[in-house]
Amino acid sequence: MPDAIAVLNAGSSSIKYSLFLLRGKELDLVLRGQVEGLYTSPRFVALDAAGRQVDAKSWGDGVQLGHEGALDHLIPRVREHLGADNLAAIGHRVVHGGMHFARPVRMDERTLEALRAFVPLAPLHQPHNLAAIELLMQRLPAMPQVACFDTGFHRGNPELAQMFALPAEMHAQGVRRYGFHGLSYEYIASVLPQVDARVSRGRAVVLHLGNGSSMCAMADGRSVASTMGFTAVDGLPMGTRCGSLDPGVILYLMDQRGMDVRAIENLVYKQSGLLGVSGISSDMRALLDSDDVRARTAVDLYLYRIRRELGSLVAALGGVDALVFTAGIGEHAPLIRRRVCEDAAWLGVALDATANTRGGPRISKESSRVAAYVVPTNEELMIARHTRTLLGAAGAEAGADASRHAARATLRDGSTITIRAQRPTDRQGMRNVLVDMSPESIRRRFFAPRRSFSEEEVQRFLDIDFVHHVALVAVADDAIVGAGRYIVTEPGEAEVAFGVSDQWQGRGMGGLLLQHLVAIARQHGVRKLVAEVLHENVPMLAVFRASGLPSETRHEGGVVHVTMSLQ
Ligand SMILES: Nc1ncnc2c1ncn2[C@@H]1O[C@H](COP(=O)(O)OP(=O)(O)O)[C@@H](O)[C@H]1O
Ligand SMILES: CC(=O)OP(=O)(O)O
Ligand SMILES: [Mg+2]
Repeated sequence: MPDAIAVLNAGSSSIKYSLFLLRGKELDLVLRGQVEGLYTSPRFVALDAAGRQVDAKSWGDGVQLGHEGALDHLIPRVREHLGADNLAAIGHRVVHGGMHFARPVRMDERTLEALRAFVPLAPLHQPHNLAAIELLMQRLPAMPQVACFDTGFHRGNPELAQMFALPAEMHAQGVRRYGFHGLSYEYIASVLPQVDARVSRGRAVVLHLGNGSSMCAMADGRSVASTMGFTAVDGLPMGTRCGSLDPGVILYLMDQRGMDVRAIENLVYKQSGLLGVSGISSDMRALLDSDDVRARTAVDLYLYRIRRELGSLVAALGGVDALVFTAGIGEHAPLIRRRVCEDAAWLGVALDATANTRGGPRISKESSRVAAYVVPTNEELMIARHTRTLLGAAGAEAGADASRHAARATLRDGSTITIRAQRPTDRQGMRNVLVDMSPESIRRRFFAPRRSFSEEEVQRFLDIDFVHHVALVAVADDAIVGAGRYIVTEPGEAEVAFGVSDQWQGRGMGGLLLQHLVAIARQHGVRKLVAEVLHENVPMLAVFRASGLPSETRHEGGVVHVTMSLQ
């Protein structure tokens, strides 16, 4: 009777869903499907893990099934499919998390209210994402629901990449570049080590080309810049969205054409992009099949904008090792991939035409200086992983006693670790971590080159009362591979520090340890976490930024003092 996790991705005109069974360390997809055309011609289809159709229904043209009707159709079918298995949680894609929701969160009324503030920032997505959550809160009040954010993966972007050149207070208030499709990029980052280990540690531009399209510059598996901004209307032209636009155009339309906010919203979100330019369709398939010159112009503009944005993202990375294509168009339109790669010949991309027609995974020649790949995305699996991790952490928190904290967690590359309270018997394991750390990692952790640690120093790491000194370890294959701790320095304030074995760095372990420490710290009334980090320790600083906690930084000598608020 395994536990199951259902995943919902509620869009403007469709609800996609997946059902996963938790089998040991694995999340097995057992069912997926969608109800599309919710307000035009609703159609339901369900597929099994092998992609075979197992259920279908059409309501007919003109039927307004709506989101509520679709969920009422889905819930009993999911229950029926589950049989004796227990539905443990529902994970959701929520497009906008703003400044403070970087990590997945367990949903409650208050969080729902807070997320409503972002409806105007993602009018095509957010209202539908939240409507599904709200409806399920009413239908299944005891069911844990977890929201996973499209913005989350980009929250660790360098500060400059997040800034508009607007007055500084606006940035502080959250008027900044967020970036979207983060669950898709996070999934790609998690599988890239298997696709090309060198590229996964290097620099890649990932092209998520679907009905919504964006591109992300990734270094060492982390996002450093992307084409979307404050909202998902920025960047590339899309099915019906215009992408980057001179703000002067909007002023002109308001001032000289008398258009109001709703009319402009409708224009830039629903009437522009491929549909607006072609006047024919928002669907790339229809445009590629058409002989109409307007269809050709729309496709040409789409490609021209990709070419320009690619140059910009490569500049942000200071070079590039690979392009990765994903999402509806990226995965299924060889012609678009061919033209993007031809446009990128100046960067050193040499396309393998046969491999491209076949669909990859590698579509560049062996001799190509910059590699190119097709990697199918899987936002739903990413959501299921996050949901499982969060439930694990919540289960551990319920124990209240931090010395009994233990939870399973999934790293960015999909591998599973255990995060648990450090035990007195961990002396040797802790010593092994120190031995495993390179001189550079030791210097970053202890601010000085060290060869050895005395028994007293090791003992200090082990003197933990789980009130004033809380320490967690990350365990993989029975070995301690990372550790994080906080020590209370004055009432309500504690200092945090982390150490991760070299071969486990760059997979998100620091972020997970922090997430668990924050949960414990909050329960113990800690309101402020302080960290001192060497200026050049960019990955550690990125972990703090990506935590989504409101933070302040102060630079002193070569050290950055980071203060994070837990209130
Ligand atoms: N074989 C194909 N050739 C060209 N474009 C395709 C093909 N299959 C799907 N697409 C495009 O992919 C888009 C959908 O991509 P998808 O990533 O599923 O979008 P979203 O999740 O944003 O709705 C469609 O609008 C269509 O234009
Ligand atoms: C954020 C976004 O544009 O999502 P989608 O591609 O699913 O429309
Ligand atoms: Mg999508």
